Amino acid sequence: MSFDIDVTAARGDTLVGARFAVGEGLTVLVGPSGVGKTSVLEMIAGLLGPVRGHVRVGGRTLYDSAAGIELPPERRRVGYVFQDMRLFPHRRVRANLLYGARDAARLAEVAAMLDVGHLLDRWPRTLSGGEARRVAIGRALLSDSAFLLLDEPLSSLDPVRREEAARAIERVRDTRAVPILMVTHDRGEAERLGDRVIAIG
Ligand SMILES: Nc1ncnc2c1ncn2[C@@H]1O[C@H](COP(=O)(O)OP(=O)(O)OP(=O)(O)O)[C@@H](O)[C@H]1O
Repeated sequence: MSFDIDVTAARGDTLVGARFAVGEGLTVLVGPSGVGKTSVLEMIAGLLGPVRGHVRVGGRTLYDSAAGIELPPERRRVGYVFQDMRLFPHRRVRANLLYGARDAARLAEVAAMLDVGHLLDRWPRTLSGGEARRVAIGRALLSDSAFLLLDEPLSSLDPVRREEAARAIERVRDTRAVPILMVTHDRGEAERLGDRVIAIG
């Protein structure tokens, strides 16, 4: 099982959460705006504390309320690509990619897979949205992540950039290196990229 998830958290007056157990590859989480998709990613990453449930990824228990287990985010080996990307503005692309990297020797391989090799000496402010997304995904891959969480990685990109980013995600998916959980609003994207689609809400 790659993701075995059962989480609930209070957000304001309502409870948000999800329960699913899935196999390898790329799992897409879909649902209406505000239903709690980002909150589910935050609970899996350890950034939002659930009120109960469990989070197991690749057989590792990251959170289990009944067993009293709650690993801090930095021990979860999570590669999280946030909706707003969050590259370091004062570091060039190469240094962004290598930030937290366990295996710098894989830089060339990952850069080629995501088609960012020609951008290594650029500053983040000079990148297009699609290029910055690809760098953010590369950083998550190089940081020795055991799994990837992608929050709307194709949103607000023009069609050409969107296609480039989608292809990059497909290549990561097809290596089967790490399980991926991705949030999207777009049904077409979900069907194209997902090995399966989980609807919440
Ligand atoms: N920090 C917060 N404090 C209180 N309520 C919050 C907070 N963050 C989100 N919420 C609320 O929790 C609910 C779930 O939000 P969340 O961002 O997880 O949904 P989502 O499904 O990812 O939405 P979208 O698709 O619009 O990004 C929403 O009703 C939102 O208003």
